[in-house]
Amino acid sequence: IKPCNLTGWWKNDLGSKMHVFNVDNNGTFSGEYHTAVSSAKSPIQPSPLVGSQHLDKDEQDTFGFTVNWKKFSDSTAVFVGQCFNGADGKEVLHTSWLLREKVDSETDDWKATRIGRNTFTRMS
Ligand SMILES: O=C(CCCC[C@@H]1SC[C@@H]2NC(=O)N[C@@H]21)Nc1ccc([N+](=O)[O-])cc1
Repeated sequence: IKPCNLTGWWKNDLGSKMHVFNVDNNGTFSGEYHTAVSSAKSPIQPSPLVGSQHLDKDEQDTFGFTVNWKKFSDSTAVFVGQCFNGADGKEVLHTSWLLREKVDSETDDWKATRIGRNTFTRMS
């Protein structure tokens, strides 16, 4: 199966863009996340991401990464997913995410985590 390397630029169904810098030989990577959407008041600056992907036998690997949102929006998102070689030969990342926003009191903890899914394709 064609290996599926995460390095490069990706765009998801929300229009957010992700730039993955090089993946080292432990599968560790870092990068930057440019979200197209936010429920924070002001637009969010590109924020750092760190993650790791499996490198077994150069297969369609699973991965995970964490985004720490900078400025104004004290929150953290974690993504988990898998890279597939789509039928059209293009790579696609199917992910699920949890977004944890900071809440001011413990009594609000119940409403602090959102869940969702995103699909990413490589930006040509
Ligand atoms: O909005 C944010 C941070 C940006 C989250 C973007 C999410 S991550 C999962 C999904 N996939 C994407 O590509 N983009 C979305 N933080 C935030 C928002 C509101 C408040 N608030 O207090 O209202 C606090 C933090």
